[in-house]
Amino acid sequence: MLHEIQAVLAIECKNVSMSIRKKTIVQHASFSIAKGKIAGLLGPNGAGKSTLLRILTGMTQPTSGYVRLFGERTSVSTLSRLSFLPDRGKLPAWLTAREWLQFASDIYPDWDAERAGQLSVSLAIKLDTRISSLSRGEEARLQLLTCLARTTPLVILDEPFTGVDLLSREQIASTVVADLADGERTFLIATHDIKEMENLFDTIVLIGDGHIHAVDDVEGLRCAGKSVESRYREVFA
Ligand SMILES: Nc1ncnc2c1ncn2[C@@H]1O[C@H](COP(=O)(O)OP(=O)(O)OP(=O)(O)O)[C@@H](O)[C@H]1O
Repeated sequence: MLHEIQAVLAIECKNVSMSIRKKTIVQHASFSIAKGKIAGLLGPNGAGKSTLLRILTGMTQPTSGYVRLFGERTSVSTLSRLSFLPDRGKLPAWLTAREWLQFASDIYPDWDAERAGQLSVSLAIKLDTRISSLSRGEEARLQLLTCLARTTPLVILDEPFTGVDLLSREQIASTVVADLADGERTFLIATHDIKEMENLFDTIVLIGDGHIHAVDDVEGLRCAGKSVESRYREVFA
C-alpha cells in the first residue's frame, strides 16, 4: 500500500528543516506533489524557496527530515531523473549558444535533439552569439531550453523568468511549458510571476518564513471563487 502511494508521488518532502549558522531557513516542511502535476512554489523574498528546491534536488542536505523523488530517497539515481534550473546558474561565457547546446547534448544522455531544435525557435535563441554577449533575459531563455530539452520525468525550475520581458514570460508560460506538460512529466516551479503562470498550475505550495503555509489544489481554489493571486494575498498580505 505504502509502495503504491509512493509510486504516484513525484515529490515527497517530509518534515524537512534546514539551518545555516544557527539561522533556521526552512522549518518542518512537509508536502507532496503527485506525478504529472505542475506545481508552483510561491512565497515572498527570503521565504526559503531556493533553499527548499536545493534540498529537493539533493544539492543540499537538510538538517533534518527527508525527501523522496518517485519513492526513492535523493541519491545519484534520483539526480538522473530530474532536470534542475538553479536560481543563480551561469553558463560558460566563452561558448556560443550553439556550442553550449552541443556540449549539453553530449553530456545529457536524455537530451532530445529534436525538441532542443524546436525550443531554440520558440525561445528565439541567438545560436551564434557568444554567451558573454547575451542579455540576462536571453541567457535565461538558453538556460530554460537546456532544462526543457531533457526528457527527465521531473523538472524543477527556480525563477525561470528572471530578466525575461513580460510578453515573452506569458508566451513561454502559455506555450512552451504548457506543451511539455503532457500529464506524465512533473514540474515544480518557484516564481514571483504569479499572473503569467497561474493558469498553468495544478497545485500551489505557499511558503513564508521557511514554513509551508498551505498546499492548495488550484481547481479547488477556483471552485471556491479564488484565484492563485487572491489566495497568495490571503496568506501573505
Ligand atoms: N548560505 C546561506 N547562509 C546564510 N543565510 C542564507 C544562505 N542561503 C540562504 N540564506 C537565507 O535564507 C533565507 C531564504 O533564502 P532563499 O534564497 O531560500 O529564499 P527565496 O524564497 O528563494 O528568496 P527570493 O524570492 O528572494 O529568491 C534568506 O533570508 C537568506 O538570506
